[in-house]
Amino acid sequence: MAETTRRFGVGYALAPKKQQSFIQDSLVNLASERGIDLVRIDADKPLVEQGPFDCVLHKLCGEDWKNQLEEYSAKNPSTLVIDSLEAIEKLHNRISMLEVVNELEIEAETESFGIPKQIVIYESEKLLDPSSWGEGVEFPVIAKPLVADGSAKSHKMSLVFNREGLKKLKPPIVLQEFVNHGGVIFKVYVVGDHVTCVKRKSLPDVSEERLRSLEGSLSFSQVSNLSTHERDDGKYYKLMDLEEAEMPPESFITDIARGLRRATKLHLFNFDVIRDTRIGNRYLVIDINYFPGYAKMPSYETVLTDFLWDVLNKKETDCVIFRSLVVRNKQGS
Ligand SMILES: O=P(O)(O)O[C@@H]1[C@@H](OP(=O)(O)O)[C@H](OP(=O)(O)O)[C@H](O)[C@H](OP(=O)(O)O)[C@H]1OP(=O)(O)O
Ligand SMILES: Nc1ncnc2c1ncn2[C@@H]1O[C@H](COP(=O)(O)OP(=O)(O)O)[C@@H](O)[C@H]1O
Ligand SMILES: [Mg+2]
Ligand SMILES: [Mg+2]
Repeated sequence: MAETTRRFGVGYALAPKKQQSFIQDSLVNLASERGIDLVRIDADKPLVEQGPFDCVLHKLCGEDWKNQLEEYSAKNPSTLVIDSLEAIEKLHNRISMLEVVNELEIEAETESFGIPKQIVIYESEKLLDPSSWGEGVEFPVIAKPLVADGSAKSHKMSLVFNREGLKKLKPPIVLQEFVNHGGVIFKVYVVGDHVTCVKRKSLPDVSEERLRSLEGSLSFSQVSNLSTHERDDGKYYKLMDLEEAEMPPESFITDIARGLRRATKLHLFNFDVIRDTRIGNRYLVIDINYFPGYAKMPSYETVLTDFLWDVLNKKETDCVIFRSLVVRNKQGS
């Protein structure tokens, strides 16, 4: 009789744009060859009526999805949910998102890391009165919406040069010190224990002259995702050549990634890092994103398939050990 190998079902619940970029034939086929079937979850139908799934991957917003997932987990406690709603929610607020960075303890010989100085402002009066902000946050600042829920609105930012630029902002808003970083940002993709760091173009440095200019602020959205044409239209000036930018030390970045993975309890995320040009070997984490655009990561199909294979087979082994312990206990009693 032919031996049947165990196949695993992984349900995915993703917004249409995300589904299009992430669920490519190359990923589906590779996963299938390794015994993993990727199955679309229909968010318009009750989740409990779909599956059963060994694992659920998800990036959807809203109370309805949250309730559906909680109900499904209660009825199917052995299904792995990647990742937990509670852990993801911490990333939906730009203050709680970066709090974990300050909790990390990493030993490095010459490098250091942290986050830029930042405050959250809820009232317009406070916003327009920089003397009430307390110590530390000085112009130029980046004004970021407090909520980071993936909506277009949550990515709309302003680089604010002076008081004049504050007038256009609407609280609740996070004012984060803009740190000159040579126009290059490092994006660190994490998939379980796998870490990949790539460089992308960022906002150019701000000169003293620019700070004194009459223009109060500059609005932008998702700079590192802009096309070359959009970046070169004069608005973002001439940007530096990415090729020349030196990468941060790999082991240092991997340590931060592993630390963040443990502290956030997340398996699938990326974070943006800049190198402070004033100090040189100081790195600042400015953003953490849940389930980012993995299709842009080199060999994403292999990395994701290996990850799923590992978590599913670990789950299977844990179940076998658990079942044999139950049998042994019953025999013993
Ligand atoms: O769409 P992509 O591939 O550009 O991915 C976006 C990410 O780009 P990145 O992988 O960092 O270059 C993007 O990261 P950045 O904003 O560029 O730091 C976000 O993760 C975005 O998700 P959300 O809108 O914050 O929920 C991600 O958008 P979704 O695909 O989740 O809508
Ligand atoms: N503190 C900062 N100093 C310098 N540049 C920054 C800072 N914060 C953000 N940026 C620039 O703005 C971009 C968008 O900010 P980010 O916090 O990553 O928002 P998003 O969630 O929309 O990606 C970054 O990719 C980077 O180019
Ligand atoms: Mg970002
Ligand atoms: Mg982000």
